[in-house]
Amino acid sequence: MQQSSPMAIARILDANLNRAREGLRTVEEWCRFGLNHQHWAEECKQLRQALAPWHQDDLRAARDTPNDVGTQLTHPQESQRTDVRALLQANLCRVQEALRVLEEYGKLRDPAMGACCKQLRYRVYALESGLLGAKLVQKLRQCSLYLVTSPQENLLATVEAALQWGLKLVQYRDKDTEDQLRWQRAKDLRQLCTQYGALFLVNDRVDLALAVNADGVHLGQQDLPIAVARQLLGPDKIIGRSTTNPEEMAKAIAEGADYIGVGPVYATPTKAGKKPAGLDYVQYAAANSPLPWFAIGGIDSGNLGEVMEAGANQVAIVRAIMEAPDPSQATAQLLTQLGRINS
Ligand SMILES: Cc1ncc(COP(=O)(O)OP(=O)(O)O)c(N)n1
Ligand SMILES: Cc1ncsc1CCOP(=O)(O)O
Ligand SMILES: [Mg+2]
Repeated sequence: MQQSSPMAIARILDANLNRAREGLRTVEEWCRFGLNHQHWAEECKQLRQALAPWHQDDLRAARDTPNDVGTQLTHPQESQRTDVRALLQANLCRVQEALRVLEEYGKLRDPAMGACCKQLRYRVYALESGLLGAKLVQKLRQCSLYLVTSPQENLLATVEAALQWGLKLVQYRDKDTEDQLRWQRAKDLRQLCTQYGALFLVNDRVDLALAVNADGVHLGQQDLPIAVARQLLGPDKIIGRSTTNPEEMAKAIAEGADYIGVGPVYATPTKAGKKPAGLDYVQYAAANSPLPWFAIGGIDSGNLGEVMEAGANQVAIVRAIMEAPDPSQATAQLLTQLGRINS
């Protein structure tokens, strides 16, 4: 094996600094002009700036493009980008690879360079999750009606009736059934929701959500901390949190919830004994929540109008569908009143 050549290492560092900075710039342009997303655009810029001091003159001077045997090597996939998502994916991957190379060879030049590039690579993973992992949450934003189930004999048929009318968001809520059966029901509902292109979340139980590959969980104030659920579920799954007042809303936002429940709006036997938060809190959510939020508690087609007037355009419902004499008709009516923001 040849001795390590400082010139070869300088060329490797120069090429990968270019690769990482160009890839970041490509992603940054989409964050800025495609998404108008200040935070992610700023993060790309900061990552580029963090690399700049390592790109010193001697590295640039080592560049020898005419004798670079790699300039003619291309992969067929490089000329095929089916959409912006694929483009972002490819560029983020390129940045991660370049940072890994910089971490390894950078250590030979300066251990601090290796350590810095390692940290930057982790930040790029977070950027990737933020940019590409938000797909489920984006879908949730489009759902005006959220069906929260109650245990009953005709569970699957009732949920399917609602799905047939275009419902796109279902939560499996079941407090008393033994786990074996609960798991079976969750699996069945998961499958049904997949069939209808609907999101499927599990109430309270992160383990069950994982076991059936649900799209996320809904956690109450007494359930697992969001950070713990996030660690178990990963960055892409949806985590919802119940809130009853502005303090709980602020905490849910700070802890990283993807959406919040806002209620109970009215007293409800489904959550007996829980003091209603009222329409005032719905108005507060309308004015202050940066997250998607669902008004919940005692809502039916009779009072939906005033809940919407208070500012809600997404609502979660148990009895008004699960206990309706005709769940199909009930779903259709609610969706019509909500103006069918997609579902
Ligand atoms: C959408 C939505 N909002 C609120 C709740 C209530 O959750 P929690 O406070 O944990 O109460 P239980 O549902 O577990 O009794 C919810 N499930 N969904
Ligand atoms: C689970 C939950 N959390 C707050 S209110 C509520 C129950 C809503 O049920 P319903 O729609 O039957 O009033
Ligand atoms: Mg709960």
